Amino acid sequence: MVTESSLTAGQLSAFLLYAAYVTISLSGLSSCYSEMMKGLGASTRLWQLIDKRPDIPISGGSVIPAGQFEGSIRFRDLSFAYPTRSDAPIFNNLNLDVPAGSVTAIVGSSGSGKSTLAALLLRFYDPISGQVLVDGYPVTDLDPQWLRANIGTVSQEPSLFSCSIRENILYGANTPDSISEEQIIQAAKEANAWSFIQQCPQGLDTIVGERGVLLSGGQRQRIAIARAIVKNPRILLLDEATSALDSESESLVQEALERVMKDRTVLTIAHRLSTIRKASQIAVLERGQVVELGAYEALMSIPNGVFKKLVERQTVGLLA
Ligand SMILES: Nc1ncnc2c1ncn2[C@@H]1O[C@H](COP(=O)(O)OP(=O)(O)OP(=O)(O)O)[C@@H](O)[C@H]1O
Repeated sequence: MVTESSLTAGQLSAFLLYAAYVTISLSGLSSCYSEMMKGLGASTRLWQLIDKRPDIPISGGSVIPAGQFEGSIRFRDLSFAYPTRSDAPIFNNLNLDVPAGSVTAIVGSSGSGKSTLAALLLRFYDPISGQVLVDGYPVTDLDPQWLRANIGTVSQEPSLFSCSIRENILYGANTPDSISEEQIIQAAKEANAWSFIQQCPQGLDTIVGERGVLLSGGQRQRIAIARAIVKNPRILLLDEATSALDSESESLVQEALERVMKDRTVLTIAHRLSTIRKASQIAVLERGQVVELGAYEALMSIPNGVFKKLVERQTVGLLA
């Protein structure tokens, strides 16, 4: 067309230039379309996630009025299997009464379901059948937020956060703003933590490091006990760690634990003979049921008893 003079060289170059522009723009449009489709897919999944309702509500339900709350616990005909392992039942018609104000130690070999019992009390899972009752109220009727606010947990491998000792003690308190400096100090004293806190460079404002790495194991446990004292729960769940502390630290922790256990309903996942000996009752878990229940001496007097065998097997003091 250029040779026939129906198209000038300028028009040809302009055409080629514009054709290149159009091609580039069209290819940009197609990648834009594919990005848009990817975004649409991702946002659909996001909405599905946002719309998902948890099986166990986060809040809502009844609460036991403060003056009437005694803190008795009852596991009635409890059957349970984890949703991911429905073929492996953990409890099979388990029954256990924990009177208000008593100390009940849960013992059993590893995997017998001690921690699972605590998880059901905190309503992290619902049983397949049977009930968990607090003061006679099924936990399924109670507000999960209220329930968890009234059950203190002292795990001896506690979760500390990378903030100050003060914030770690106040963590979990129902009304942290209403807790005075004096109350925090009093809780730290009762938890046998005050003397080491005073020696820390910034006292209560000392940062404990990621997961409390700047503190020793025994110090972390005593911070957790101070946390429970500040929270002042009616029911206390004690999950003892198997890890050994040196004897001085151990006795400080034990002494503080005895203070925090006073006048509360205590359910302890027990490994230490010291707590088991003093418990009002010991519940021995085996094959998904409580197979023995009673005080230390009574269980030790059962010939060939499960508890007796557990103690004999682990005479060093660790029961599971
Ligand atoms: N989230 C979970 N999903 C599926 N199975 C679980 C889950 N948690 C625990 N289990 C299983 O349930 C059984 C009971 O576990 P649990 O932790 O209650 O036992 P335990 O008596 O506390 O054990 P240990 O003394 O070793 O701490 C074990 O077989 C365990 O593998």
